[in-house]
Amino acid sequence: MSKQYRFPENFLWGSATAAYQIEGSPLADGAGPSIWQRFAHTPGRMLNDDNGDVACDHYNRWRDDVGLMKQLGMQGYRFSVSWSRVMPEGRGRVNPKGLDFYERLVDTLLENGIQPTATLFHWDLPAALDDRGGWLNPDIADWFGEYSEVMYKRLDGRIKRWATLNEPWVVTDGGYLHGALAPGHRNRFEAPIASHNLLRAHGKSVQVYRAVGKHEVGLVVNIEPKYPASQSPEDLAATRRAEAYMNRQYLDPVFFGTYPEELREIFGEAWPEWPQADMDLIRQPLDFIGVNYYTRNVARHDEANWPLKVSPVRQTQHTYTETGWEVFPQGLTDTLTWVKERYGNPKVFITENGAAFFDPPKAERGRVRDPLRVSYLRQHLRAVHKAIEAGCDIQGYYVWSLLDNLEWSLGYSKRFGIVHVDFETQTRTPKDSARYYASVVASHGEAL
Ligand SMILES: OC[C@@H]1[C@@H](O)[C@H](O)[C@@H](O)c2[nH]c(CCc3ccccc3)c[n+]21
Repeated sequence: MSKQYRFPENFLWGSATAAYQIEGSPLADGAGPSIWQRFAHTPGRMLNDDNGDVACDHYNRWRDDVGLMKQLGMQGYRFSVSWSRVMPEGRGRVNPKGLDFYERLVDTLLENGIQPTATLFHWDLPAALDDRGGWLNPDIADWFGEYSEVMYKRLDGRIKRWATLNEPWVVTDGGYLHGALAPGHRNRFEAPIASHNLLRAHGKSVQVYRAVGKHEVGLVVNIEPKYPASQSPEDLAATRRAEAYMNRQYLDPVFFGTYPEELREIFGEAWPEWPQADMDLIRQPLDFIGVNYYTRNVARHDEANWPLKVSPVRQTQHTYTETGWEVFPQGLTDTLTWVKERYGNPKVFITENGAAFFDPPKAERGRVRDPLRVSYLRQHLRAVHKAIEAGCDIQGYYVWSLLDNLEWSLGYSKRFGIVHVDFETQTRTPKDSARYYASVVASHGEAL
């Protein structure tokens, strides 16, 4: 008899996507360009010169995609709003057709018994705001507050759970320190400023929500647990730096109103003194935390690896995904118990978890066999259950992703979907992992 994996009665099972990765039609019906529209059309930035002009054509196929979620028995759907579709210049003028798109999507989700969760910012900053300095301009907290108010006033009540930002760490590390993601800056002095303004904007949005909203608002962070490659003082210090830089840099200010002291050690003269008023703004009480988990990192000291002086150590005993991430489900349990112990057992949703494994560009006779993804999901859902048994307040799980989609600068080369997309025909085909996940949802976890 398999172990009974009982999940809390109200545990929410869903899937997640993001606007620029699935919608296509980035400039349709009055939408303004985002920095990802710009970045994807800048030669050399995107693998195979892929871009989001079409993606999964979700902007036109959204009704069928909701039908797909219904067919799979999804209870929740986490999507993101394209800021520049709703406010083409990022501030001031609202584009009614942009708002209408999200209103129709939300109403149709509700008609199909699917709870919508919206992320207001999933990396696609309006290009017009980037022209004004973007996340480097302190005024962006007010710009984001203005955009948040438009969305909260229009859709709060139908949307009962909002996330302000998706992964401020990735926006900062990818967009401002290493330059692999839009807006493609590589500047040790800019990164802390962008990161701090992201958190200020988050705080402002939460303040706005408390004034006009009646339900829940939270923050989505990526957490990657760090394990020392050895017990040497250098590797232990490197592990602590890596853990502070990725995992504590955002939740500590939100829960404690302070940054980890390792950040000054990492950035040195590039780490400013922050005004107390900013830390008070950031520290708005939240209704939940969204945790995105994919993998762990085994860390060693590496003097040459600027500016963290940490490098990962490949683990030969485990499988790796197509994105080079170790399959390590225990890391999810460790992450969830770490959040519980450090931040006082806040309400947590796993807002992303999934993997890219090789899938063929076309389905074969209506099937896509993805045993590695089935195994990945089974192991990680069991890891979630282990955390729940350890007393963690985990209230839902969103698989990344519903659809194969644009994996940012890696283009369409990495498939994370439980549903296969044939990008030549836009045909959707549920993979074996979709059937498996649907059976888990239908049995409320007992089929794990
Ligand atoms: O890479 C898969 C997904 C993206 O498609 C999502 O848009 C994004 O929210 C997301 N975050 C992570 C983990 C953090 C990370 C992102 C990019 C590169 C390395 C780590 C993985 N993913």
